[in-house]
Amino acid sequence: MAAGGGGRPPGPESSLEPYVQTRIFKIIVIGDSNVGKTCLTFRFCGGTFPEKTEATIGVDFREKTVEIEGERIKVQVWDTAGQERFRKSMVEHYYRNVHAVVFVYDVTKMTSFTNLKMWIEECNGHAVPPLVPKVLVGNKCDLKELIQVPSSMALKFADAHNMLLFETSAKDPKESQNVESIFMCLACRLKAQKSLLYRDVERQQGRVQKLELTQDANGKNSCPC
Ligand SMILES: Nc1nc2c(ncn2[C@@H]2O[C@H](COP(=O)(O)OP(=O)(O)OP(=O)(O)O)[C@@H](O)[C@H]2O)c(=O)[nH]1
Ligand SMILES: [Mg+2]
Repeated sequence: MAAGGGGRPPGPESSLEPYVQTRIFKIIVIGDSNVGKTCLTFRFCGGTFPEKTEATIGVDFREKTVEIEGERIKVQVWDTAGQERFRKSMVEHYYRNVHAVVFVYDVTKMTSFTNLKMWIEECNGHAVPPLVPKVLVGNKCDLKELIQVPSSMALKFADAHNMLLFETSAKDPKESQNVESIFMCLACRLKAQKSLLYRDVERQQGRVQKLELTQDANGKNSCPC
């Protein structure tokens, strides 16, 4: 809610009301084409499974405002392209100032799991600091009969790379809480990193946000980890 009225620009000096800055966490979602990156980000930000998706070209941005321990935080999700030809001009942008990384594989496709090594190398090659939290997501767990990547193998890989493992399904509505947990877990970890700079888009645009005490539907999340 923008503060306004009164003939002068609103600001802390013109009101006794408390003001907050909104932190934005940039989280990129990386992995082979067709593993379900678009569906996972859609599930988290929109709450549904998209009927039909097409290969992502470049990047699609999705955003969700969450509340963690009383602070409203914008989770800005970068849904990246898995196909080389649709991503090569964008790779630098993906990794610039990234706050957290989600590596996704398809539990029904072993190559998408073995290719994770390549995705991690790409990430490391872009000087992403070791402190940037990373998680591993095995998607399409609803396809139980077709699973190729055993949980034990994925867990070993996750441990070796110091990542948490989430096995889930963007499609199965019963798993939606688990999908939520992936991003909320990262947001909680980032919130705990006090060194992150506050970014305040509204302030840059000449507007100032007032502290809102009302909770929105997205804001009822508590820290899952
Ligand atoms: N059964 C099942 N299918 C899924 C799931 N998630 C995604 N899919 C399907 O997998 C296909 C690819 O999904 P996308 O989300 O477009 O894949 P992507 O990783 O974004 O692919 P790129 O944009 O090319 O990198 C689509 O047909 C989805 O319907 C899931 O959890 N379960
Ligand atoms: Mg996509």
